[in-house]
This record gives sequence, structure tokens and C-alpha cells, in this order.
Amino acid sequence: MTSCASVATINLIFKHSFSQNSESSRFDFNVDLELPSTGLTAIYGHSGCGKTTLLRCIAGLNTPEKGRVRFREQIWQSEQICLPANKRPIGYVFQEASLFDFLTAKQNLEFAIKRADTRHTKLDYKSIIDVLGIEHILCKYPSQLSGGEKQRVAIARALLIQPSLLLMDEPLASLDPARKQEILPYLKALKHAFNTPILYVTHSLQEVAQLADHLVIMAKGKAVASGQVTELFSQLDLPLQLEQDSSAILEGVITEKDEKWHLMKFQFQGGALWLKDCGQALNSQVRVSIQARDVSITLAEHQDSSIVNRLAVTVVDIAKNIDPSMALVRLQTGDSYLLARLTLRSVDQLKLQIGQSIWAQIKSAALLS
Ligand SMILES: Nc1ncnc2c1ncn2[C@@H]1O[C@H](COP(=O)(O)OP(=O)(O)OP(=O)(O)O)[C@@H](O)[C@H]1O
Repeated sequence: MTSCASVATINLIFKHSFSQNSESSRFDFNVDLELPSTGLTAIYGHSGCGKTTLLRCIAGLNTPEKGRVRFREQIWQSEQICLPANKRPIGYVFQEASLFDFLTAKQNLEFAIKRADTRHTKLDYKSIIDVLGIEHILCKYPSQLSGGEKQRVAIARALLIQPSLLLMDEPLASLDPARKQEILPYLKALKHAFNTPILYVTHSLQEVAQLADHLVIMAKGKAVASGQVTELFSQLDLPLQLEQDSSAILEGVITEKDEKWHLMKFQFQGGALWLKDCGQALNSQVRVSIQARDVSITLAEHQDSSIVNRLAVTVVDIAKNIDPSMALVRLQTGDSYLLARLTLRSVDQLKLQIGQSIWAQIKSAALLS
């Protein structure tokens, strides 16, 4: 499993066999992970692959046959000790907000404050309320709130416990697409406003692309990949390429504006792109998604093209088995990666090879955040 450079990590080892009705339907859960203890780590995988089991083991709600949990320098579980769930400094957000119906939003929050670990007050009430935008609904009862509002109160409640680690199990799963879009900006704001690391379970690659710094891909009870989201999104040997309209993610900063043409310059590690100016402030950090089908290849730089965004890149991988007529090509520029979807005929005619220096033309890029 990929190892993180920082010593500030979360180390997890779990082994458990769930016996179901028959031996053939036994579920083996076997995870060995080292995760960063900063930012948002998405745990992604299909239904039944063990994502919730992973969170429950970390929280101490499941007791696996073998378990080890180290959060930074604290051991929560080992062969010798096993902190009970109520002694682990975690906040847990579930799919359903599960607020007390007979209490207002504010009273639900006060209930959490009473349970808070006051020795380590890191997050203050007002900032949590502000970041989640719930001041105006505090006097309402859960039955008077939308699904998204209830979930924002539930997230505030989890943060008011003053957790060292926030576990979120598909917090948007019960919301319709419009409510999901409404709550995503609050999740992004939360990630940037507080230093609390988040482990975020999801089925949605869109949520991964918008929110995650680090990604764990799970399949059949195992973590099959773990790494930076920008790195894993562009890897050709992972199931992600089969599950989405392949795209790469770039992270960078807005460094310049061209007001005459309504464009802004997005500078990233490895180059710069001109994007439609969507109003982001200069120096703001943004994330951009580039679909593989929007990237074409030329062997030399074409100054006479209508495509303004051209990058000098190196071919690092070619996958030919995705579709009988198509290839997916992984390209590197600096420390960043792009994907290009080309016909196999083009790959053959251009004689593309790993290590070759070529030019990528980017027809369009979408701002993710
Ligand atoms: N207490 C249990 N007893 C028996 N089997 C269990 C138990 N808990 C989990 N499992 C099994 O472990 C597997 C993984 O379940 P888990 O809920 O962790 O998956 P998941 O990836 O979170 O799924 P989903 O995305 O649908 O929520 C499933 O096959 C489930 O039936």
C-alpha cells in the first residue's frame, strides 16, 4: 500500500471474517492502510465492499478479529488495548441526519456540546455555525428542515464534540441531486476552515473529484489503491477509468485575469491554462477537471490552432483495452497528469510511445471548486 511521506498519519490494520449464511458468501475484510491525518480522504467503492465496516472499525463500533488503529501518536487499538467507542475522539456523520425530533436544531447542538471533550476545544461554536450557514434555522425543529439543512446541523453536531477525526458515511446519499449540489459548497468550506481530518465514504466520483485530497479505492473488503486523488484519477490500471467519463484533476492557483476576453489564467504544477473567468479572485486555489475526450495530441506545437491551451507533455502510459477502437493515454507535465482519449488508429499513425515528448491540446476544462 502507498505510504505517506508525513509522519502525521493514521495507521489502520483490520482483519475480520463475517460468516454469512454459507461458506461461499463469507465476507473477508482485510485492510492495511496508512493515511494522511490532514485534509479529506475519500473511501470509494461499490456497495458491499466494506466502506462502512472500515469506518465502524475505526470508531470502535465493530471489534474485528485483528485490529490496530494509530491516530498520529495515539494508539486507539492494538493487541494490548482497545479504546471503547465513547473514548475515541471522533465525530460521526451518518447517511441520515438522525437528529432528535423533539429538540430544535439549537437544542440538538447543545446536546452535543454537553458531550464535548472540553480538554481539547479546537473549534468554536460561532465558526461552526457560520461555516455551515445554519444560524437562521437554529430555532426550527428537524421536521421543519430540508434534508440538506438537517445534514448541515448533523455535521455541526459532530464537530461540536471537538473530534480529532471526523468520519462521514455517505452524508449526501439520502439527498436528491439539487440538495447534494446545495450542500457541497458547505463541505468544501468546512474542509478549508477547520484542520480536522475527514474520512469520507462515498459512491460518487463527482464528490471525490470535488472534495478529496487523498483517495482510497476499496473492492471486496480490501483497499486496492491509496494515494493522492490527482494521481489516482489519471492512473490507467484502476477501475476508475471504467466507471467514469475518464478525466484528470489539476490543482492550482488563479494568477492572472484577461478582462478584455473574460479569461483567467490557471497556473498549476506543470503549466498554465486559460479558462473562462468564473469570478474567482486572483490567488484563489482552484481545482479543474479535464475530460480525456477533450484532449487531443499533436507531435509538434501548432501555433495556428484555434485551441489556446497547449502543453508540452510526455507519454507515460497507454491503455488499449478499454474499447476495441479507442485508447486512453496518460500524459505528464511537471508533477501533473492529463488523460487523452484517442482512436487506436491515431495512436498507430502518430506512432505514440511511452517516453515520447508531444503536445496536448486542451479543448475545454471545467472548474470544480
Ligand atoms: N455484522 C455483520 N454481520 C455479517 N456481515 C456483515 C456485518 N457487517 C457487514 N457485513 C458484511 O460486510 C460486507 C461489507 O459491508 P459494508 O456495509 O461495510 O459495505 P459498504 O461498502 O459500506 O456498502 P454500502 O455502500 O452499500 O453501504 C457486506 O457483505 C455485509 O453484508
